[in-house]
Amino acid sequence: IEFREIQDELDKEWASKSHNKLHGKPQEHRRRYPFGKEQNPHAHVHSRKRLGCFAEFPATSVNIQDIIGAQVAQILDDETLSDDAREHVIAEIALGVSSALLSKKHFLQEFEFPKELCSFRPEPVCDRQAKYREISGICNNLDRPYDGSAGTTYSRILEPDYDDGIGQRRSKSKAGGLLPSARECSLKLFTNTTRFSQLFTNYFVIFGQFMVHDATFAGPGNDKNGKQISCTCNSVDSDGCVNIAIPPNDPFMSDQKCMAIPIVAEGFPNHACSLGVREQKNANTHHLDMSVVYGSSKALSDNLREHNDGLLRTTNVKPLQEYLPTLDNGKSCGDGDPTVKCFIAGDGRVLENLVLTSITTQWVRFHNQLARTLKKLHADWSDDTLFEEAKKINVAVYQSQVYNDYLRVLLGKTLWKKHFSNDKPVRYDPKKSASVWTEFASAAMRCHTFVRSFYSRATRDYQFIDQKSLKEISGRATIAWDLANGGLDAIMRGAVCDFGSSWDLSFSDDIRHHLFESTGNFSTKRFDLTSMNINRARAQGMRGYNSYREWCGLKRAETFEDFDDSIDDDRIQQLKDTYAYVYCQLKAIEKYSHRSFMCDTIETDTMQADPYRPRSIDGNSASSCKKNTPGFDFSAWK
Ligand code: HEM
Repeated sequence: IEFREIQDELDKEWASKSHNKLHGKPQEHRRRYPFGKEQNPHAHVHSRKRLGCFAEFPATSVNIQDIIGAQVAQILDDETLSDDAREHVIAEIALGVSSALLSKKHFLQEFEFPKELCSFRPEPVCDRQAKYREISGICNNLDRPYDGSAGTTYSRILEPDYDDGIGQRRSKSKAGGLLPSARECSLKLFTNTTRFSQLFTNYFVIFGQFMVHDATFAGPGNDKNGKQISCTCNSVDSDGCVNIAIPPNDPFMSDQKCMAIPIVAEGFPNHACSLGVREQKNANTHHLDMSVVYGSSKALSDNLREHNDGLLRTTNVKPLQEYLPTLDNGKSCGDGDPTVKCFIAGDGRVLENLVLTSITTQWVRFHNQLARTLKKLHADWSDDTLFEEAKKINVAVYQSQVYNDYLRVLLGKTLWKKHFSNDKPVRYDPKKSASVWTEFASAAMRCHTFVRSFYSRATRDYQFIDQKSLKEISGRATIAWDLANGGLDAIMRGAVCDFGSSWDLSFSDDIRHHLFESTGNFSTKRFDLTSMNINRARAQGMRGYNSYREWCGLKRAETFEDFDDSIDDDRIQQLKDTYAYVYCQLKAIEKYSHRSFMCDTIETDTMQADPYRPRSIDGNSASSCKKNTPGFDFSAWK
């Protein structure tokens, strides 16, 4: 049977089940967003005090260096602390001091930690003649050596909005009420009515994930002992956890109280150890330099290399079919079967799904093909030269594929042409920061709506073999080692035939209700990726949707109806329902009339319509407080 026929059948079946009501308006009807606009000058940081060790610290005329110096010096002297732990503790102190000095915001921005206190991160000396890039990304930009390097913080489009103005997860709506739990939002706003897109393959989808993993890894934070924070449902935000509460009537998760989630590692905004609000740290280099294949640290990169002929380490399955190297510590990635070893690569998420593993494997294979050919051309080149030259070509081919092929499909031809066409080639601009925007990593680029539930395998001549569920290919390598059925190559052949799931409000149940279920790797049983995305944005101080409307040139919405310039009516209703109580609270406050207030708060039988104006004015006569005087509507507070 032709593979495509099966695919068509499956797609028709899904299409008949789905109804497209929730699909957004076509792109042409949406307003165009200005590209690269300046930061919103009206964005501001709220100034509420954070209670911490420096809360009582007077905000004026203090020699801050003296005060923090003693504490930090002690931390620097403590040889038992790892660099990460030290950075964490100093960041905490910086946050504490920031909170105390919040009213002196200009001071915070100008203040720099004394150099000796930042000695854990020495100023690098860049070799201006260096021919190859550092694996950590340091010195890519010779004028700003740390720019875009691994372990530096994300940048932001808009200033953050934390509950305490410093670093606490945003939990309140602008009307003042508590935001609904991210899981409630997910349950109310999203569906599982999968529609496939005829415009892109599943390979396109997972290549996106590969590219994203190259550019950003917001890894978990460490505690003060330098150990990765681990959270349970008893953990609170001050433990470094940003758990998501699960409503008791949850249709899929009622047997667990929460999703336990550690915060993202925090760091200094500009590596000069300046004070400021909480910023998150990218563990990978921000550049498109294949961190996923080569790693973001010298130690990992060295571990991934053969150290012979410029090659990367591989596991040879059969001639010309190289797999990633495996962990030789006896750990199984096949439900306890010791023969199913775990793969290692430049990024720890490589086994997130086997299509991702396959794509990573492809680029390792290509590196080795390049190195072998270069060796034939230049028999005298050393291992290092062969490695660096092969890496350079590999990364360049990959970058070309991202800009010329991937972005063309992601953005659509029109938008792509506008920004990336040949008459306006994109050129490196050393003045622009290479660091990834937090808005990109924690919101915009989280293309999880594209993710399918089932993944096909195909033979060499593209005959359909079977489909595996996301669960079967996620966090497990078993299918990769099913060599009789083509191993990883069968999965890649399936991925170029499978359609991706379309961009809409539908998410696969496997990621919305069953993520990581049965892996047993986490303290809570299962996760919902869509609510994790909402929660991350809140935890990382991303401002609400309205602020980004303004940044995009749209009017700030005052009512839900104002969203109708960019959101369909049925969606607006859903948003209203989800955030209903906040909305209803606001409405109740607005509805409570001044006249009712007067009747409720003084002993009187009558009151004029507008108490600010005399009763003698036409139309403002007094009437009985017992008639037409609705009391305050408490229903939204129940
Ligand atoms: C099987 C498919 C996928 C799974 C199971 C998956 C799962 C995850 C998980 C668990 C996270 C971490 C969430 C958090 O802690 O906040 C994450 C983050 C993310 N995902 Fe996915 N993902 C998938 C596919 C994709 C695709 C196709 C894209 C984009 C094309 C994407 C983009 C992102 C981005 C940008 C992040 C944030 C990364 C960071 O900054 O660390 N993901 N994903």
